[in-house]
Amino acid sequence: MPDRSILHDERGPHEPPGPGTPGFRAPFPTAGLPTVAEARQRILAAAGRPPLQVEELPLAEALGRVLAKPVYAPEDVPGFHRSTVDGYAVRSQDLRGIQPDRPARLQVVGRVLVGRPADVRVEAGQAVAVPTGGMLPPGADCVVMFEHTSREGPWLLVHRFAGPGDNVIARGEDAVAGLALLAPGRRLGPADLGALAGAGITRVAVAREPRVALLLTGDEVVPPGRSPGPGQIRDINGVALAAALRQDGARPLEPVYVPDEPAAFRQALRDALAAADLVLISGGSSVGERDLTAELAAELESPGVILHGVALKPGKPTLFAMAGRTPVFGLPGNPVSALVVYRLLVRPVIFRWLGLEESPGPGPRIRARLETPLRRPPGREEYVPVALIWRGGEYGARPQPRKSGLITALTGAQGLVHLPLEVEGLPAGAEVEVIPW
Ligand SMILES: Nc1nc2c(c(=O)[nH]1)N[C@H]1C(S)=C(S)[C@@H](COP(=O)(O)OP(=O)(O)OC[C@H]3O[C@@H](n4cnc5c(N)ncnc54)[C@H](O)[C@@H]3O)O[C@H]1N2
Ligand code: MOO
Repeated sequence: MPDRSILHDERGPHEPPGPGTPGFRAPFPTAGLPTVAEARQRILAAAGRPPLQVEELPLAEALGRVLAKPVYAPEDVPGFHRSTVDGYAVRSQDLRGIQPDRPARLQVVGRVLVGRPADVRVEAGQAVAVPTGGMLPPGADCVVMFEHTSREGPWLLVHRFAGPGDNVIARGEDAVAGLALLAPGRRLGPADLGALAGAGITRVAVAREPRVALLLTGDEVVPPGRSPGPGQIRDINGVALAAALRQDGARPLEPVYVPDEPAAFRQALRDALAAADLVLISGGSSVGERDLTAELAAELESPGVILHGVALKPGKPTLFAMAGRTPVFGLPGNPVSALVVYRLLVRPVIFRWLGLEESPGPGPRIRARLETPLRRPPGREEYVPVALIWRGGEYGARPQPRKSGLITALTGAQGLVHLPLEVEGLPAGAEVEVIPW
């Protein structure tokens, strides 16, 4: 068991030196920091909505991309009335009055082959055999399933009524020529791509992916493939943030490792601003002596730093600046903080830029019952990673370790429980809404 006396999160029993004493650095204040909602509003207002740049892609490359323009169907889909069952195409008025003991009696006058035109007409009292997907022959207005028919000598007996349109997909039922098939602002999923293909559309206009530079700061951080020396750690954030960006439709650039040295940091930042639409800096945003992010952000082109600090756990030392028109985020180095802040504050910018239409409401939530009590830290709202455990009828939400340096707090979590400022804590057994992670 580790000695917990040294593990205090907030100011613990060992008080730091006070103002005026050597080595004093102003502590990071909690009072007066914006809430997450305020921070998001300020960030979105500053980042704006750049003119949407569009590129055209073949369908095979468009999965997950955001549709930039409305798509109109160039033709009716399907282009003809099709049967949805194996059976007989008939005229529904011929089936009127069917009783269990009084089937309709029809004459079979031909058959339709799938993939071929229907070259036989259905007249009153007639039926034409038709396969699933086959063209509805002219004159027929519905199809009866084989299972609801029998043969009696030359006659086809139909035992169950079918009304007009039954067992048929009408011409243009999936898409009507000239009408909208898909609206812009949606991420293209498998069904969307299928619908486009079905309408004969093979290329599609999508929003260009925002290019995002990743600067990993900290003398202690080495690329994951390198062996860390004493006191060093392997980079987690470069890989995790790049994956989050890709998942959200942005394009991460090759991560750049930046030493805690102003000249190198300045140069890396300059290069990142030249190459990217948005810059993410991991680490160095707090008040440590080697935390250079704020110092260098202060040198950025106007309007510069928009906010430094959010009343949030994890993620208090978050920084946001605009270098001209390029947003720059200083994300806390702790991996859980970096990913939670990415989710709460960076993702909205990416989505806004991509032109993704936000669905109204808070988004999907999972109802669960808290397994252990939670207390919110003073002055900050908190997002607590929780594992969801199915308890037959409801989920239990089990809080994960609240140490933002432990990435496994998130690998073990399926969602986050939000403790807003209005809530001091929640007892065990409280019903909570879990934000899926
Ligand atoms: N005196 C104070 N100290 C700290 C405060 C505070 O308010 N006053 N806040 C703490 C909180 S909360 C956080 S979060 C961190 C944020 O610090 P920085 O953003 O300056 O980040 P670093 O100090 O560079 O790193 C923090 C932590 O994360 C590790 N790290 C950094 N980069 C990576 C990476 N790419 N992959 C994995 N882990 C990384 C780093 O080694 C540190 O352990 O500040 C607290 N301190
Ligand atoms: O704010 Mo820190 O991000 O709690 O770990």
